[in-house]
Amino acid sequence: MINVKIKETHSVGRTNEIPLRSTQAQNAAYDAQLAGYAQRPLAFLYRYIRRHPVAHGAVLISVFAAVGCSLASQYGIKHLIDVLSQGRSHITQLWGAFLLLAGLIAADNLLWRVGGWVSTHAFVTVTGDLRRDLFGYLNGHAQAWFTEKQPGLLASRITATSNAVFTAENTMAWNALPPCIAVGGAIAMIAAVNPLMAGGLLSVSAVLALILFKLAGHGAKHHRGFAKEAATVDGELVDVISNMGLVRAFGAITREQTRFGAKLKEEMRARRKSLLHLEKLRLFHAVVTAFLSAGLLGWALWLWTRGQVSTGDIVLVSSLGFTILHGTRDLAVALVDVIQHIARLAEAIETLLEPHQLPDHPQAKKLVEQGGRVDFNQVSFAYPNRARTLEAFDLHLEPGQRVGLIGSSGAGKTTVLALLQHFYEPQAGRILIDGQDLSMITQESLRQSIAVVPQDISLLHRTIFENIAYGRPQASLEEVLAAAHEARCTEFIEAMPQGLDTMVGDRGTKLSGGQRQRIAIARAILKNAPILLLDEATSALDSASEEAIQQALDRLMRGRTVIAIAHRLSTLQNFDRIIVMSDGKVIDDGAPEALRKRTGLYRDLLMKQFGNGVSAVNYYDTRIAEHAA
Ligand SMILES: Nc1ncnc2c1ncn2[C@@H]1O[C@H](COP(=O)(O)OP(=O)(O)OP(=O)(O)O)[C@@H](O)[C@H]1O
Repeated sequence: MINVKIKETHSVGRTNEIPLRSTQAQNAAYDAQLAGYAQRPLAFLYRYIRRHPVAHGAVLISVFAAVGCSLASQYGIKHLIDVLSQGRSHITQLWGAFLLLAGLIAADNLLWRVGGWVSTHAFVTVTGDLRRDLFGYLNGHAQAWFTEKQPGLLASRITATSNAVFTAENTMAWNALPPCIAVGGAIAMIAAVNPLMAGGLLSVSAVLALILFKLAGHGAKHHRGFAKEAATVDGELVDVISNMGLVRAFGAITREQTRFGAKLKEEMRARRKSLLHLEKLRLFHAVVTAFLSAGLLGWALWLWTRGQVSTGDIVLVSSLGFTILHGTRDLAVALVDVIQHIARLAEAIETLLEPHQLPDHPQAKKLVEQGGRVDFNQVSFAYPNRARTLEAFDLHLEPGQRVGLIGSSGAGKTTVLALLQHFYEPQAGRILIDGQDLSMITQESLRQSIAVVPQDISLLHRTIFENIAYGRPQASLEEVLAAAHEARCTEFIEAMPQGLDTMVGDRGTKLSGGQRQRIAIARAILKNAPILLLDEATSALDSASEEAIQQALDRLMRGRTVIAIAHRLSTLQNFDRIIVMSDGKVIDDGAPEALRKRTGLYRDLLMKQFGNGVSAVNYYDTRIAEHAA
């Protein structure tokens, strides 16, 4: 076994990728369902609440019961006072009243805790379910969609939805529901003492709640505005932090601080607007409550002077009256808070649940691999709002053929690879793999049949082991090590402090460009797909490693259909064909030996790279002879 430092516990299959949903068709249906919620935040929230009816029901019941006990304990106080005012001869009734009151207070406190305890399960589960779904949906967006969005902004929105839903659920359960029940119960109890007073209070509370709710609705635009600005700030932060090297290289720290300061200012302004709106509502309610409380107490006292109510009734009415008035305030404030959080949820899901731009065709089938034949038939393609990149592009590759793509910068080489991976849909023409139209095969099966070694190597912020095993999560440890060995990774992995368990840093920044490239090659080796796309796969290697990697790539390419973009022509020496592209068209096509013998871009490039045509030709003859040997 290769001598690399590695934890005994490595098991690729267990560490990665538990499929979130089972089949492609189910995925599509599920995603379509989710997309339907983009404009319906309340329905979206309810979708997750109803998945846990027992837990949510238990929270609801405990809140109802707790508020009921709390209201009843106010009646218990009145009862105690009335018994007390009957004198010392009613000792048994006195202790009975005491026990009733003590029992109600105990039940009140206990029931809140029961609700709180169940909610830690129910509410947290909802935030998990929701983020899992949003992440799953996000994965279905076309590659082009991601190029238009800042990663930080998307991450922030997913977090925002979870925070908003968690806070909204908590506010509903602990701040909106209790005053709602309390107000209803208190009015019913006052009705027992004085129906007229209860009627008056009911009307005043209803009008007050309605006014507050209406006013709160006007604040939604401020809350949404704040949510948008907050997401923008997060996006900026992630963008700058992930490009910190660039910022420093250009001495732009002060510039970035100023820019960030300006964004923060916008966000703070939006936040203040949102909060000020809430404060105005609270002020309005406070003034109204003060007048109403005084009025209610005065009315009760007036009734007492006329002998129409008892002392206990005065206590009951005033305490219930305050419950009602404060209840309407709490209810209104809580509802305003909920509205604010729902506005954040609405803003986030509107972006995240945008319709998928490139969903699989409903009748899409899995790709049936038959060797890896590739056909571009008269393909025309333009990026959104751009001029044509490919124009009636034709390319036909036999299974197992190796083709090098060359051409000036911007000729469309990378676009060809992107189209073959179905990152975009061509405007005209067809692309086929083994005779199957790309638009009719599932994107997941397509990508399983293609291995890519890109120019801009993406590594996840995980260990070297996990990054290599990404090519095939179910591979055994030996297979991972063999791939690492073939891609000439062993030497540098051995030199790492934790061997295969070394973290590669954000996007692989703790590794050199060449090391990153070799890991990407190992990953592709492990994937063992019939079609291989190489985009400048050896660009970051020194000539010693290039030689070694070239051999590894040669082995990797054997028996596969290969399309390689290479600016260094030496890497294409053993290829079957070279395609020369210019302005989105094929302008020359032939074996390397044939192309170097005729005038054209390939020969020009050879001359540029090797000083003159003769030395280039000699170089190639030597290399071909070496290879044959
Ligand atoms: N995501 C994109 N959105 C819009 N335009 C794009 C996008 N990617 C590439 N282009 C444009 O398409 C054209 C072809 O780009 P492409 O990357 O395919 O060229 P290339 O031949 O691979 O170039 P290079 O050798 O410099 O990598 C260029 O004009 C480029 O600006």
